[in-house]
Amino acid sequence: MYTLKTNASFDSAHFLAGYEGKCSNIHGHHWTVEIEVGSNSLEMGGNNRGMIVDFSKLKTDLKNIADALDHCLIVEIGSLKRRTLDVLEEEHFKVVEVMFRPTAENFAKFFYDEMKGKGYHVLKATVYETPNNCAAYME
Ligand SMILES: Nc1nc2c(c(=O)[nH]1)N=C([C@H](O)[C@H](O)COP(=O)(O)OP(=O)(O)OP(=O)(O)O)CN2
Ligand SMILES: [Zn+2]
Repeated sequence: MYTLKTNASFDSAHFLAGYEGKCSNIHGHHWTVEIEVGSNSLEMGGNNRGMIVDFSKLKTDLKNIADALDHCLIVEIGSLKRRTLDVLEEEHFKVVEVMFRPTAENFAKFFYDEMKGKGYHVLKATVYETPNNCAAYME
């Protein structure tokens, strides 16, 4: 099998609801997402001959997903009062609500699923919260 790997980054704040410790408070990360896709065959002709997919397309598709999470406060749905969300929105802060606890593990599955939804045969999605700490999802 041939594989391709690329990455994208986003800078955001989050907190872990129900967490005992400092991560229950709002704090930020420079998140890095690494995605690996695979294929048993390569394009036979045209611009992409000899490629699984053009790196630039793979990178752009991943970047578009990451950009939606960039420079915002990521909030697990139900973990903040409606009143708090309304006030943040009144102040024009970008808040992105997600259906999951915003851990590196859950983000790894999120990126895996999003890229799969774009038609990629995703082998592995890895999300780094710090250069030393990462979580991965694969099937
Ligand atoms: N398995 C996981 N554990 C933790 C996650 C996670 O996503 N998956 N996330 C957190 C917090 O988001 C936290 O920001 C991580 O903090 P920490 O491990 O303390 O890392 P730091 O580099 O910020 O702290 P140092 O004090 O510099 O080590 C917690 N756990
Ligand atoms: Zn964190």
